[in-house]
Amino acid sequence: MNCMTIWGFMGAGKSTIGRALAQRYAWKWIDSDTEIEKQAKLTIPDIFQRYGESYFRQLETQFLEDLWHQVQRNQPASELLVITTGGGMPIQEENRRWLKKLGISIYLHVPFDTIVDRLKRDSQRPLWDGTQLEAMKCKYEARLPYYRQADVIIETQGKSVEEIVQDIAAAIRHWRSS
Ligand SMILES: Nc1ncnc2c1ncn2[C@@H]1O[C@H](COP(=O)(O)OP(=O)(O)O)[C@@H](O)[C@H]1O
Ligand SMILES: O=C(O)C1=C[C@@H](OP(=O)(O)O)[C@@H](O)[C@H](O)C1
Ligand SMILES: [Mg+2]
Repeated sequence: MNCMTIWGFMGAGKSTIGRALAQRYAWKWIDSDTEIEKQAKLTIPDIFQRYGESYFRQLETQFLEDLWHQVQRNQPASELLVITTGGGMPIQEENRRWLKKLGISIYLHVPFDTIVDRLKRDSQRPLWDGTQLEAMKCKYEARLPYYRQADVIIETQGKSVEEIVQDIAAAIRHWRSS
């Protein structure tokens, strides 16, 4: 099975794009946060509140390891699985290794100001605090070098979901034909 992993900061549109790719091309799609919530039977904010960030990071690594074994058992090479990550997943080196082993990685780049705008009314992201924009910008900038290690970088500013889906489909065509 071929896998594509989608990386990017909170609010970059990863989950939205994953859903749209799955609808448009009938590709399989899995969102790490949704899977972790299902397995833990808790929401992401509850996991953070009860057990803290480092426990959540362990769940992310476990998710990748389990997925890797699942993908190995599932052989149809023609099938494509889209994996949308949580924003912090590619920051840990071990996670990046799993992500790279799984397949092509795609980073959705969004300028910081757009993220601020998109997450204005968000209450589901425990690490986002719209009243602490300096600290948020530091986190964003600290993560950029890791995100830039993805195989493909898509500039998404000013693009609709459909346009980003088209850009990704073109990158995948290129990857499959090479
Ligand atoms: N291309 C886009 N243009 C405008 N808004 C978008 C776009 N992609 C996503 N959004 C919006 O941004 C917010 C965050 O999207 P989401 O998919 O949850 O991001 P992520 O999974 O990267 O955190 C949502 O409200 C979504 O509707
Ligand atoms: O950036 C992060 O560290 C996080 C991003 C979230 O996912 P989204 O990127 O989908 O918001 C979620 O995994 C968790 O709240 C932590
Ligand atoms: Mg998401």
